Amino acid sequence: MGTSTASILVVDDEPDLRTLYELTLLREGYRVQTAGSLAEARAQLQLCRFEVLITDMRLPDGLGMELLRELREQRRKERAIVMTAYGSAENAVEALRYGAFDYLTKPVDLKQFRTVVASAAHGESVTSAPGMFTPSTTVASTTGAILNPSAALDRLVGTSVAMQQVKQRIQKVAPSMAPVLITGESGTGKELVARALHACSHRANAPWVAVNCGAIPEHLLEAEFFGALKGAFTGATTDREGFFSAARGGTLFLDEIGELPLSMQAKLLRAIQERCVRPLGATLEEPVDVRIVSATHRNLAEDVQSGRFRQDLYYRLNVIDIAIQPLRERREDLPALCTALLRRITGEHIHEASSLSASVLAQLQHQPLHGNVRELENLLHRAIALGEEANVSAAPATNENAGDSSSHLPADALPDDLQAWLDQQERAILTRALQACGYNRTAAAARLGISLRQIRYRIARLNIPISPEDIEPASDNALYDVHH
Ligand SMILES: Nc1ncnc2c1ncn2[C@@H]1O[C@H](COP(=O)(O)OP(=O)(O)OP(=O)(O)O)[C@@H](O)[C@H]1O
Repeated sequence: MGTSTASILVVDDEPDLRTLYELTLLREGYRVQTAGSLAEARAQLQLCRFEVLITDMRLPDGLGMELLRELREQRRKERAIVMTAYGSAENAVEALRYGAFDYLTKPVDLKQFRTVVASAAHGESVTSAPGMFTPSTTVASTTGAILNPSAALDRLVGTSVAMQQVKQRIQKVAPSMAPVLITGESGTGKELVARALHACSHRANAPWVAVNCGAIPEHLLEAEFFGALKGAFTGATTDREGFFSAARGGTLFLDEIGELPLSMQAKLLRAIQERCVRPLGATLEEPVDVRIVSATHRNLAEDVQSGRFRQDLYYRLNVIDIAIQPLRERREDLPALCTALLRRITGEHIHEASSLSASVLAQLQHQPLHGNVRELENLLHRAIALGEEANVSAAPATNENAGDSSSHLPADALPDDLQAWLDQQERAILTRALQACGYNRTAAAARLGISLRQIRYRIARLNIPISPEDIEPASDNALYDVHH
């Protein structure tokens, strides 16, 4: 940061420490002013604007937190870094809740000090425009998608009060370094929220690294998180960069955090507290500047009670929580979600517009939708696939019983849609055969006297669930009425 001209106010009542911080910052090229009490700090803040405020927690005339509150009330843009006594995690958490950009524990490690200040000062320069967004800011995520802040928020479809609150919270907490824990049932959009947090933060141009904690074998966790030098363990044939290093300057998204084993929880806690990691096989620790966003569908507070999750880590990760309601509790979002998802599925350029009939929407309103938006997305996917292939808007069955009522036509009756009726028959037979053969497609094909290729084709065409878990409740029938 040698060329930085950000201006910084340092508030500490110990003259020696004040001088130490001042010299360190001047050497980094910042402009620095100091104050020894709340009153002095207030006077300075009245006179000038700063990019960063660094304050001790305990001052002779009150708590540093009061300055934070005043900055917030006055809607000032200074990013605050609070210095708290070692071991007082409560203070750090409290400071972050009060809107501090970050915190440092005393005795302050100067290397860490420089990293944290650089991050705060840099953030200010990226989002120097009034408000927290620079619409031109883009982020290259690990999947290569380019998102700007408003696009990232727009991807979260829904106008329910609950969804609006989530979006407001994202905008409010995005600029801080404070860890965020996103909770919600599977498929409610936790990853979308995490991405929006990143896109709305000053880290948007830095890496976004998303990790599914439940998908990594336990014995590889440490190397994956912290990296490993060549030869650190059998199979480590090259240096391997860990998630923390890969996310340097950006956001590390820890999905399914509740799945981390206890031993790894301890190591993660240490990395978060110390802000440095030591790759396997390395002797030196590396400082890391990473914002941690985690997500879980589990009730972590309960896991803490039962001893499955460390309380201290929970405390660190859950400084700010964003809870996403299940879709069934915000059904007013359904119409907009259906429209947006249909558009996403069909691609706006392929079809003019896709919409659902009122009757299908009404049916959706009564679905349990335990799989939330992901389930809705799957339902619509199938509807589109069937609509395009068979050019029908009739409902295919989704489980073994489905379609049975219409398949029992009186002998002299005629179906009013032959193709749909035949599909239902075929579907019911295939489902029965699959069930009878334990969902082994080869066996089911042999039983029905057709080839594996043929059964595969038919399963795909009729969109038949091929494992027991895929089967949805009978009430899901008749949802496939999509109009192109
Ligand atoms: N509000 C929303 N607007 C538009 N799409 C959404 C919304 N919520 C979720 N989705 C979509 O639903 C799917 C599931 O979302 P996502 O993966 O973010 O859920 P999740 O809560 O992280 O799920 P899991 O816990 O299973 O990992 C994605 O395709 C996502 O784009």
